[in-house]
Amino acid sequence: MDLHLRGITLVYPDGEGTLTAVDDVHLTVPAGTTTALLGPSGAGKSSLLAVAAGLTRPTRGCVEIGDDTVLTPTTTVARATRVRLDRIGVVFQSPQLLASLTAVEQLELHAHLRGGRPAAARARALELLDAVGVAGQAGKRPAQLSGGQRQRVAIARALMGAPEVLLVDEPTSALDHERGSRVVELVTRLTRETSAATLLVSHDASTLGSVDARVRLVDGRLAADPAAAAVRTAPVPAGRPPR
Ligand SMILES: Nc1ncnc2c1ncn2[C@@H]1O[C@H](COP(=O)(O)OP(=O)(O)OP(=O)(O)O)[C@@H](O)[C@H]1O
Repeated sequence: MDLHLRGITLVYPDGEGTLTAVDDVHLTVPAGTTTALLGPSGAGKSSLLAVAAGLTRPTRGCVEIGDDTVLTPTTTVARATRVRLDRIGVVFQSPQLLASLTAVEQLELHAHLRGGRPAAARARALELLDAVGVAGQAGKRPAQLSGGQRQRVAIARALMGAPEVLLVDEPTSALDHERGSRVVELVTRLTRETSAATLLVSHDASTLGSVDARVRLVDGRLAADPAAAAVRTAPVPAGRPPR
């Protein structure tokens, strides 16, 4: 299913006033494709991702998956959590793995939270760890894994629920260029294979050779046309679109 962000605006309280972190963002990510979200520090990238993930309620606008409106300014926390568990996979900037669980157990826990059957969960978890290239590390705890391996486990965990939408925040920030590019390639390949609609936040445009589209946020506003196929190789345009 396609992911649609319709007029997303997020306003934070800021001292006596307010701060508009995301300002009327309209964006569609087609199923089976990866869109990279670029922009300077403080542009609102993580805020937009948090809204798309149902972790923060938008002040205005809504999130749609296919034809379903799933998140709005009035969505309850319980409903947003259910939508995330059922339909959205999230990979955070730091992998956020539980120290006491092995790689395969991290994935099984996710299935347990969703109410899945244990036997099916183990088989699926092992399959996904294999798909992300860490099958040999299934029995290891996070402390025994490299940064790249931890990130791969986090990606596999996000895919456990066969999500329609995959949201990935800065997957390469702790990795060198080579490993960073490989993690982005992995995300784009799995996105195609699972037909997810993937939005990937990145600081590092040099790792994005494999993505399908790039958009840029500047001061909370979208500043590039995501649809142009040519963006794959073209430099990222700067500046604001006309209002
Ligand atoms: N919980 C919050 N309360 C108030 N302001 C916030 C909050 N979270 C973020 N902001 C502000 O919103 C703006 C956007 O922040 P955000 O973290 O979304 O940017 P970003 O593009 O992800 O930045 P970076 O690349 O540095 O992670 C910033 O001005 C930030 O200070």
